[in-house]
Amino acid sequence: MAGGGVIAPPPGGKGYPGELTKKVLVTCIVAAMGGLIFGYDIGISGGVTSMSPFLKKFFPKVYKKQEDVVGSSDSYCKFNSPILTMFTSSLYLAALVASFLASTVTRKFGRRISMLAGGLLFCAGAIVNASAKNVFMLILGRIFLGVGIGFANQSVPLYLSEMAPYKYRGALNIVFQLSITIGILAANLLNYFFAQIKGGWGWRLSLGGAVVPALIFIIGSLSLPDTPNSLIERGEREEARERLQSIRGNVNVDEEFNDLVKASEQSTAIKHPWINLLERKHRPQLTFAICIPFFQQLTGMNVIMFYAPVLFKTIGFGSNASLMSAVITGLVNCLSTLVSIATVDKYGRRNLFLSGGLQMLFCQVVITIAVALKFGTNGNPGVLQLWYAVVVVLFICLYVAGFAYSWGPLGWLVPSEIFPLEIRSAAQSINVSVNMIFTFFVAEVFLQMLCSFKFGLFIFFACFVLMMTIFIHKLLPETKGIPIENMAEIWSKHPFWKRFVPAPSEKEEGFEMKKQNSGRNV
Ligand SMILES: OC[C@H]1O[C@](O)(CO)[C@@H](O)[C@@H]1O
Repeated sequence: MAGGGVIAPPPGGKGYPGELTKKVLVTCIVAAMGGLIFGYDIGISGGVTSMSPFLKKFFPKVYKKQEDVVGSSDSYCKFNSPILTMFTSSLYLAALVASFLASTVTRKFGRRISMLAGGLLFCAGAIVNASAKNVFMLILGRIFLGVGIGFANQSVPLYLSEMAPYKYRGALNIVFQLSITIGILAANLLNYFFAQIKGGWGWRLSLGGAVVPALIFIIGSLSLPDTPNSLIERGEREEARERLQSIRGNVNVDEEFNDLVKASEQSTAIKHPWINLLERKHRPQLTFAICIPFFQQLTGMNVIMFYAPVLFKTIGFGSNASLMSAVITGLVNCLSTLVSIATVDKYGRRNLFLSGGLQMLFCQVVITIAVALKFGTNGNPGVLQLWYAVVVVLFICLYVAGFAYSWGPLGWLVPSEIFPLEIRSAAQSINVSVNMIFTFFVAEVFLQMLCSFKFGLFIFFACFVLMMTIFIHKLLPETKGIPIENMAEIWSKHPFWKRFVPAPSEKEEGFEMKKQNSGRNV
């Protein structure tokens, strides 16, 4: 088998206690609430920018332009407004910059402080936005929200992967993506109700509602302990040992603790993690820190998340029906993330990536054909039959499900578990910022692309889905069941990456593990 299939994780790993204690479960669920703020914003911004009172107040020209094109018969080119997309996506630029700052805070002061900062900044943004009197306040609010998201997305996935016992790392980390999807769904539902409030101020509730997930996250972060890895990294060894014993529910944590100390010693020797990240031996990690978020966004998933109401309107649903369809995709997104939680530590990351990729590819091809047959190139569908609309929604849901059990959650899980401690925080910032750049890109160019590519838009994303599936098949080793501080060895055993990463010498402790596992390779 090509690529990553050659690596088998060490069943049982080292002698680490790997049980799921109540303490670790609660801690991880609380920390994962950080995803709510990101999800809430994703879900709320598209809805708010289609509320007429909001547009009339802040973007009157856009409002007028939209009114003018309502009668147009070209469905592909209806809703194009660069200023409005700029407003939505400005947040992603702020998050991108903030994730670099967060890298230093997370490394020097701990994961928890970054999480708390994320919650506070997001809360400030929500208050500024809800009370906005002019466009300046709106943009300022979005910058605060973005910085908050940058901090949260940089620190929460690392926190989860470090806290979790290695056997359950996948499932616990994915609770972060689950809360992103819950945030999206809640925001979609709230938008629906707030849009109907008389007097046209419902948008203030939608934007101000972001305070709720922010407070949940702030209170959560205040009550959480920091990870043993981070405590050791900051010289608090005794506290780290006690913390490890407490979260593992076992006093016998020596082996895991010693590995953490070893990783920390290597880490403190590194004064410039950014330069270190560029070293040849970190080529695999750097590749995945860039390619995984890039591909995650180039699946085209956010076209559905940001523009579901527009998209469903385009293919012939009425305004209310299109909002309901958006709620349906939101539900599918949530439920399918649960599938990922249940299976990721059993079937592994590669299997989920590959099957999710193939499922999305198939659906994109079907959707392209369906839209092409009905809309052709002039975007005028004539009369749409119910069965046609149902088939399209069904395949969009299947596509969302494919994303939600694969690239959605694994886009956070895999990067957070493959970086060695010395570059973990820096590399995670790369992961977040690439994710933000391409979320921004998709948000910015989608409406233009729909107008010029027409039904070919789905094929554009399908080409990337094909590429990313081959990429994973060839290059990603399986990381399931491998303790996080022992991850280094997967690269030196991989047929492609071994040319960059030398095998650990026989003198090193890691050799012990390598010997135990030889012969178990698939
Ligand atoms: O659930 C869908 C959401 O998940 C993300 O990919 C983050 O992991 C977002 O960019 C997207 O809106």
